[in-house]
Amino acid sequence: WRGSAAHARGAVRSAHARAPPICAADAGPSAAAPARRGGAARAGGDGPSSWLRAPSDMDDSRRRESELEAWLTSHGVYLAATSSWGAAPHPLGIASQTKDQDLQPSGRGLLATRGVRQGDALFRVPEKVCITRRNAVAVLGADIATPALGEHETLALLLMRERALGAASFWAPYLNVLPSTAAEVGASFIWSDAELALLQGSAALNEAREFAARLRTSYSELAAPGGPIDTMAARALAPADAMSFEQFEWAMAVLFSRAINMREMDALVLAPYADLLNHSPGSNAIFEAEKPWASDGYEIVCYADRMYGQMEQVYLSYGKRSNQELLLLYGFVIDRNPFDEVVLRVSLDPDATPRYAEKSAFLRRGGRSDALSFPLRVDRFPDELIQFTRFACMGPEEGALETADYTRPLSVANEEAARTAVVDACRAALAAYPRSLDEDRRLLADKGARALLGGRGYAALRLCMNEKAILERAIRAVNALAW
Ligand SMILES: C[S@@+](CC[C@H](N)C(=O)[O-])C[C@H]1O[C@@H](n2cnc3c(N)ncnc32)[C@H](O)[C@@H]1O
Repeated sequence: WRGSAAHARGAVRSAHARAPPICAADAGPSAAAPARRGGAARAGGDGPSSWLRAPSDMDDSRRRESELEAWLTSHGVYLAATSSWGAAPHPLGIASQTKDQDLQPSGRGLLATRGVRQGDALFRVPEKVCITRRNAVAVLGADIATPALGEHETLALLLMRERALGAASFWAPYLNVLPSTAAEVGASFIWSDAELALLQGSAALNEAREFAARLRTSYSELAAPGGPIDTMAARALAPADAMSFEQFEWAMAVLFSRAINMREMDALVLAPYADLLNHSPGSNAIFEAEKPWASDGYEIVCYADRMYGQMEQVYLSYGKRSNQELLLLYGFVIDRNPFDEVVLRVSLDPDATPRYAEKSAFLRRGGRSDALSFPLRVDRFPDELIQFTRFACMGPEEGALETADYTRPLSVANEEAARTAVVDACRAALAAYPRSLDEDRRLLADKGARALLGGRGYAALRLCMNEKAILERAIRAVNALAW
């Protein structure tokens, strides 16, 4: 099969099928947690209808932000612009509408309102105002928020109930600045089939579908007879309509796009104010959970990674995430993302691989299957990929599988075949997209077509364009390899 185009089967597939890590949390009761509220879940005043309203103008948005700031201040968060006894002036302010480095709208963000030095504590948010499993246990009861329940699910139940309480919720001022629907977050796991079709060719499509299916399964388990949602309804902790799948989807979209995994607390934390920081892959700002003296709860503290000038936006890195992950969980992609990748899946073809049975057995002995995945990055492709295709292309003349040195060419013929196999795999991956990169570029240059795409279409297009660029770059890199 050497020299043929079918040496390796290429298919982009995500290396990130996992959901974000969910950690076990201390489920003990919290003295600082809001008091458990029994009785009717629906309270008067500012009810859910006003909650579901998206901010219609800057004044409304600003009002919500001021209410959040006042609420945080009343719970000990120092947000004053002037110094006080033992407290430096708060260096940040909320910007209602920001744009990211690609000039795409990125919602609210936090800006430096004065110069910030590297290492400065930017804010401290006490655990008592955060949505955590500890607070869920205090509000819902330990028999609903059991340790066996996933942490995202537990926090989602608390979010759904608190949202139904409207203005009577302890967290009302915080809930009021959250996205009002899952659609507003725009994470690809809530996209329609028509929108997902825009991702054709990318592994992001299946990833989003599988994630959505996992969410449905998770909801079915929560809503099963005798499950937590049933119990909450029986105890009038929340009305049935507050616990619908749509509300669950909203809560999960909020959690996946905003909650932080605090290692020191061993807990997933939805921290008001801290979750206003937007993502930049280059940021090194860090969150730490610290225990102030004489307090049984933690504080989430954010430290500046560098100096910031006045009016500069302060970013956080949500992790080394590919665009596929960013779109799946957060609803956006970034161009020039240094952590973007395409996972190339390459497998031995039983019909075309020389010494197939021997090679397959060799891989099995090493605990591997016939198919291996290799992440192609923006600036590099793994040496292991060409090593694998050298192995895949070995004929009888290249000797024993066990003693070959795959880190260097085995023979001229083998090397040519190995490189061709990598290029073919990349070309096969490129062919899975309905358009070429050049056609995408022409589409983008057409203002009318660009406008028709809408926000999600545009994000999908950019995701696919970035992936195609990675594949094309990998082809060029293989062709340019030295002998
Ligand atoms: C943790 S929140 C950050 C605060 C958020 N902008 C808001 O308005 O509340 C994460 C969400 O912010 C937006 N976001 C964060 N970083 C972004 C970026 N670099 N580009 C575009 N949107 C971004 C996305 O909508 C994401 O789901």
